[in-house]
Amino acid sequence: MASPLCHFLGRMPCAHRRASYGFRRNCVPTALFSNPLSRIHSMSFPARPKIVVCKDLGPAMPLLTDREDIDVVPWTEDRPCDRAWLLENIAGAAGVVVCFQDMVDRELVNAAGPNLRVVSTISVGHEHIDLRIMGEHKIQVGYTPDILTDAVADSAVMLALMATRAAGQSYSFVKNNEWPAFNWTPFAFCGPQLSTTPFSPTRTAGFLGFGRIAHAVLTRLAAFGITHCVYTPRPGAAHQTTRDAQLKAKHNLAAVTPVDLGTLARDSDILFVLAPGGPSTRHLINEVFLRQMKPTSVLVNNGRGSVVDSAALALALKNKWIWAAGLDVVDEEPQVTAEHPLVREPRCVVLPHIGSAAIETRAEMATLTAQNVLAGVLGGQLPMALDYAPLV
Ligand SMILES: O=CC(=O)O
Repeated sequence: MASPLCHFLGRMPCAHRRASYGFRRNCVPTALFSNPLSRIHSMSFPARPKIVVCKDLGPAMPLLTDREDIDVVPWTEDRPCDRAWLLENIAGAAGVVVCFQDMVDRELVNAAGPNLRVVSTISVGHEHIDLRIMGEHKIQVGYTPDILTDAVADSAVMLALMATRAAGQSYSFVKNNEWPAFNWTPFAFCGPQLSTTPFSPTRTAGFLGFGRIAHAVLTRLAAFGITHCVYTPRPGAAHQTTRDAQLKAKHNLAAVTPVDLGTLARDSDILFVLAPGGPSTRHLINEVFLRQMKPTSVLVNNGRGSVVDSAALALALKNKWIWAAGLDVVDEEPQVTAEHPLVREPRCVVLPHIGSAAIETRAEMATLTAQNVLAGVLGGQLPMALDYAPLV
């Protein structure tokens, strides 16, 4: 019987399934090979390049396994790929498919040896890939931005609503059989309203990380009557005055303002953490930051767990420095048990890193991941390559 996923995919129009990359199933377009540099690369390739696949790409897997000109070595168990297995099997590989759970570091690159040409990650985030080592070895990195923007923005708003309106707490209440004895009172399970009201006519959305996903979140928040937007620009980036004026007009906001970290903490009614992670953003949300936030404010993290100091956030929730938190990512993930201090906080909703987990989006991500690794090992141009030069 076809899986529900295949059923969905079968119903997706082909043009949508192929996104804008112009690939047919099992077919890397010849245009990929038309640039002379690609041909030079392909000349030094082993006859049947090996691709190690750490994540089952579901319906996109045949894009790799149906081909006769490559060897595919998949991790087939239903648990994260064993590091020891990966180190052993990557020897001689030309390409590897990873996710954010698989560290791509010097040890892995050394274990692969000189054939490794491409790392294809099924994620937009690349905190798990050491880009300096990629640069040293001229390894291309494929990733999956854009196609997941809407799904992650949807889930950020879902977390904002869950956190503000005590959805985690009240759902646990029902699951624990406590509803029958519930003495309904007007203020039980209340939280701050996300949308503006005549009594509180202004709302400020704050963004730590103001890229594509943040803009998509802002679009959704406009429907809730958000009035102000503050964000921290990338260090050294020029002020985007025109872009900000356009966003202000488009969403009918009173202001879109670049601010420093302290102002972001003080002004945000709801703070979205959408920074990409890595050493430069590690624990930017710490005790100092959290102590400056409003007691009615809510923090949502859909970016990377490493940006938020979990112990400081648990303290902030316990001491009511902030109202609530909605987290799709946690610094300690996946080692987040029921005993984790944040899971134990009643006003903290924690989801297991599922921001992009919409069937259509994940299917497109899997397809693009397969296309990226294929193009990389066959000497073509990656449909979606990370330009990491400015990041290292
Ligand atoms: O976290 C998920 C991603 O980076 O795509």
